[in-house]
Amino acid sequence: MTLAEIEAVRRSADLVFDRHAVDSAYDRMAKDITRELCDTNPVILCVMSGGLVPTGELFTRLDFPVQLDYLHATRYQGTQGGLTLNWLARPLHDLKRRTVLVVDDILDEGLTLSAIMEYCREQDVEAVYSAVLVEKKHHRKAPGLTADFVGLEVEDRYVFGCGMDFHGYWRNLPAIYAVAGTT
Ligand SMILES: O=P(O)(O)OC[C@H]1O[C@H](OP(=O)(O)OP(=O)(O)O)[C@H](O)[C@@H]1O
Ligand SMILES: Nc1nc2[nH]cnc2c(=O)[nH]1
Repeated sequence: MTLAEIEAVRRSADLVFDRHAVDSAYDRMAKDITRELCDTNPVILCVMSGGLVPTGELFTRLDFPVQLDYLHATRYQGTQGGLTLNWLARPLHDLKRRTVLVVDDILDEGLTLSAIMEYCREQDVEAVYSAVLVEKKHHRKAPGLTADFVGLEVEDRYVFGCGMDFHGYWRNLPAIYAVAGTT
């Protein structure tokens, strides 16, 4: 895809949530996370790359002791989305007996989050929680999977902005858009 096409997709996209709606969602999530985890000395695991923006936004809203780590796992990377997760980096912290909060941009079919939660449980964590800025509403979700903290719900369309990419671009936008014509 050319840069001109990438720019055209942004111009024709539908605004789904503006930056104020997104900021309010971060505020709400941070409050809920604080209430639940402030006494647990948690480690936050940022799921690269899409989790970068939500993690940063949430992290600076937390006013209690918390450590930060990341993992890089992807099932899409320029594809339609495979059934297995491709692990590019694992967390550096020893997660044993720690409370862990996994932060990602979007919960779509849920295979990514479910594999990451499973990995955390295998590390003998004390407890593992998940937070996503966006949950996509449809019936293709991994069985039984929900996130503990959800910022916003979107319909079943391809969305970008706030960490979520369109062909590797537009993660930097502070609002959420849906590609025109996607249903
Ligand atoms: O719920 P699922 O259907 O599994 O999809 C959600 C995942 O898809 C995206 O990651 P992607 O693999 O595209 O990598 P990225 O974070 O680099 O965009 C997104 O960041 C989530 O991690
Ligand atoms: N950017 C982006 N990444 C995704 N990964 C799974 N669903 C989506 C989506 O709608 N947008």
